[in-house]
Amino acid sequence: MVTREAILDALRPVQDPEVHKSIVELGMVRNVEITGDHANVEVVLTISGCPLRNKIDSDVREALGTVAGLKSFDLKLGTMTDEERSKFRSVLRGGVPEDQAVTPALLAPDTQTQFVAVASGKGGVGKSTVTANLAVALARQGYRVGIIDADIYGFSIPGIFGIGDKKPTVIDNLLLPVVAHGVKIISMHFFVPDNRPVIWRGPMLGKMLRNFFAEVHWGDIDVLLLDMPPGTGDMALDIHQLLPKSKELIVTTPQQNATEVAARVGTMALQTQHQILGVVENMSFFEHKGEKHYIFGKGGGERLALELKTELLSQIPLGVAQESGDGIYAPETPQGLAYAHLAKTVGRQLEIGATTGK
Ligand SMILES: Nc1ncnc2c1ncn2[C@@H]1O[C@H](COP(=O)(O)OP(=O)(O)OP(=O)(O)O)[C@@H](O)[C@H]1O
Repeated sequence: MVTREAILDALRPVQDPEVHKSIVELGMVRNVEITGDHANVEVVLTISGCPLRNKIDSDVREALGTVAGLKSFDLKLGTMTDEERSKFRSVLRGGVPEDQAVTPALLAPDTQTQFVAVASGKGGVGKSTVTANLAVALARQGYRVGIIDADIYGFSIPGIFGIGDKKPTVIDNLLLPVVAHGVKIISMHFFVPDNRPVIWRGPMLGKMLRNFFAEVHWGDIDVLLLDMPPGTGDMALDIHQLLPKSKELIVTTPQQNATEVAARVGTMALQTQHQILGVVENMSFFEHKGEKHYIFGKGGGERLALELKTELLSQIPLGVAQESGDGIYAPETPQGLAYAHLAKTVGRQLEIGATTGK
């Protein structure tokens, strides 16, 4: 005899494709009615016109097809009521009711997530490019990775990932990060219409940053990289305060003017007791026919590492990114290989295990 339990058991492995949790656990299976060997099943989606409707529909049908003894079924897809949506959000928040002001899970003292702020002294040295490519390299190695594009005035992460006009899905007040190249991304870009300049200062920045933790469903992630604005401004202070355990990666080019200002950023990290993971020297050389040309000079990254009593972790060669026309280097390019090596080193330093064991 077909039972309601058997049907729910079959549906349990079906996940909401966006939040990657069981539709049963999320309360999306509203109704199961069994008459003999026939069942009427009703599944509800968070919003009407859900773009993933077809995927959920086919996954549910496939799962129902596996229930022993079930000869036929009718599947109805509906839309959640406010109450159902509230339950859905509470499951995402780990069972915490919405009206309780809580520390977002990522900011809790026992958080399993490691934070790495990627900083530079001045703009244009490739800090965002390094953040994006390091994140992708970590994801390729099996880590669960997120990026907060905290470079509030010059947000360039979405462009580097080539995510165009894609915006996060919003389930009432909860945002789902946009996923690209296996990395979860939240950027100020998503909230600013028509590329208008951001004119917030001080307290507003801190508030926005907190919202990126409180109102975003990150799920379980191993590493969250923060693409910082260049220099030692308000945002750097906010991050240091909000994420006392965050570590820092300093990006520079080999030129002296870049390393000098980067040294100030590094000194600020040290003064606020933030561990520096190391220095990444970007645009280090141009390789042609096996010969390295040091277009921007030589030794800047090494000097900076010495000054900050840390290590030079990587020297990324000059080269145009090619993967799908965006700013992500394909794994087999010299830059892709350099990022893979950097990701291994960073993973080791953070003492995190790759989730998929790749
Ligand atoms: N290794 C590299 N080889 C060639 N071009 C690079 C390299 N790294 C970065 N670039 C290019 O340099 C430019 C600046 O890079 P990016 O935006 O990452 O810098 P940034 O330091 O984050 O600057 P800002 O803070 O102003 O956004 C981009 O056009 C990027 O494609």
